[in-house]
Amino acid sequence: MKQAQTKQARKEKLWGPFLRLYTRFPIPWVYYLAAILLGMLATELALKVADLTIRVNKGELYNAVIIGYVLVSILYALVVGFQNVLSAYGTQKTTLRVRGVVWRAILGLPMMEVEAEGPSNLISCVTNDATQAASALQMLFLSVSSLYALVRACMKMIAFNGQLSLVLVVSIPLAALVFFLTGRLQFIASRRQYEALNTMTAFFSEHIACAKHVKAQGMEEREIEEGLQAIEARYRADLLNVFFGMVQTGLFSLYTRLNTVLIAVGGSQLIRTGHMASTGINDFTTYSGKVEQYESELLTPYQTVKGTQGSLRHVNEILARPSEHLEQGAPLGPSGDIRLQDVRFSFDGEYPVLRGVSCTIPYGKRTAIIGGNGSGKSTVMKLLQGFYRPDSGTITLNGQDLAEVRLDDLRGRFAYVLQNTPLLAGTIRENLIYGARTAPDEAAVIAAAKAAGAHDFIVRLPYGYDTQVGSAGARLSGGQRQRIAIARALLVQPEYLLLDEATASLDHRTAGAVLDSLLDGRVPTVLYISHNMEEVRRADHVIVLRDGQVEASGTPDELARLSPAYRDYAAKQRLEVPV
Ligand SMILES: Nc1ncnc2c1ncn2[C@@H]1O[C@H](COP(=O)(O)OP(=O)(O)OP(=O)(O)O)[C@@H](O)[C@H]1O
Repeated sequence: MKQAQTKQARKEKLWGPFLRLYTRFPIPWVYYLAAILLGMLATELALKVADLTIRVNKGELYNAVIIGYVLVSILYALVVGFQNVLSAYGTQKTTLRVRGVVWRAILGLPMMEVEAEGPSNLISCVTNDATQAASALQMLFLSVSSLYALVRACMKMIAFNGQLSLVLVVSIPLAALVFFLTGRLQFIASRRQYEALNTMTAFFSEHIACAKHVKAQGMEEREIEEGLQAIEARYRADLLNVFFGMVQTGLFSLYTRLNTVLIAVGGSQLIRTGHMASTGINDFTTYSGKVEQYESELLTPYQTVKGTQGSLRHVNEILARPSEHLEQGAPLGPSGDIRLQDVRFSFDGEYPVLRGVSCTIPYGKRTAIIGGNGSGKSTVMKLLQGFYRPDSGTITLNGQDLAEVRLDDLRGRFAYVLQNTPLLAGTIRENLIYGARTAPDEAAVIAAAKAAGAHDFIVRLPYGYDTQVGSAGARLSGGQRQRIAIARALLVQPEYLLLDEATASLDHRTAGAVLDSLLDGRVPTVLYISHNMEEVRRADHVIVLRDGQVEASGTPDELARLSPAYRDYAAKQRLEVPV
């Protein structure tokens, strides 16, 4: 009983989400329905050709028969060609729409899910898996015309000779076995192929991106070895697919051979007893051949659909996950102090990263967060923007609980610059205005670039602000990319600017100047993480984190007097602090 329920649940898990995928976007019915109708017309024409072939074989070489044969054959070719065009067009439209659905779902995933999945898995959902969904749909529609064709061919065959058709009933169990077995095998093979492709894509995207480090560490040999293992895993999965393909071809060939034998044995008996003309076997085979052809056409969609279920499992899982609701919740009121009250948080539900953090980030002030590596500084910044939710405790902005406010309102108040903020392929100008709520004018763009120390190097480039930055900004130096990222954050005109070691990759001479210009009141509130105590001393308020807890907080002068941890950081950088 329990086993049957599990089986039922497994089936629901495969078919339920698989079919639900097709309810998430408008299916281009017109193309598919037209393709089905043309498929039916093609069947009628093919059967007409079969009739005419039998008449020609009988020696009825009249003009009407020959001309009819030629005309129907040409018409058949045209109809099939047009049917293929329509169904291919429908498939392309479906791919376009599925990709859109998957891309939206990926961008809607909470940050935690995006990090858990990893980029390459998600990339392959949009690039590969969406195509599979479209081809499965095409096959489902085509199977309607294949089924029609099979029924019509069976009718013709039975009408031609019912007794001999009855003989073929014996081979039906074998046909059912071929259908069932090849579907199962295809499902297994496709899932293996999909998993191996994902492993291979993940490996190469990560390691090619790190090629510099691989070379610098002299790890080429080991990486080649591991890459070859990933390639071999895919090779084995492909081989399995080929093997299963051969099993399928073998079984189908066995089935058709069995039919031939049955027709020969049954047919010769009928001829001997005078129930069929001597050319009967040949003529009957014209129709039974059609039946086999349509059976095989019906088998292909079944296999494709089963195979697609294997590779679409991941897409379905992604689509089934709850997405972030940017517009749900209360509108965020005026900006004000941000307060964290006994905030606890862990990424994996086990290891606590924040262990009861309580502190205030005063509005209109400059707050620095300091602490050792892994003490939870960046995690605090991510929690403020609603990338993750605290496991317990509250974060309020001007008294409003962040858990209850609209995410897009909340994120609209912040600009966030990381130590190495990635740029997007495009021009410098496009990168600068990326995310700005209202299109900034040229003067604002230049002012932000100047504040970030970027203007001087930009105007020295041959195309100035219209220079292409390359993929992920690869044509610029790390420091140049970072200055553009800082200018971009300013152009968002945030209420709160979050700088996660944002000036760490700038040269010493300009880092101080850039930070000064960011702290000069351009943005009402600045929260910055820094390991440089010179920079920390410019803050109005400092929070010292240690092992996910607030060790001390206050003005730099207060901390210099009261916090041994703060004095220790300063002493390690040989910085004199007032006592
Ligand atoms: N996406 C993540 N998934 C799982 N654990 C994470 C993730 N991001 C951070 N952590 C863990 O959370 C802890 C705090 O990380 P966090 O980045 O907040 O530290 P930090 O104080 O900013 O450190 P650093 O000064 O090195 O940048 C670390 O132990 C880290 O391993």
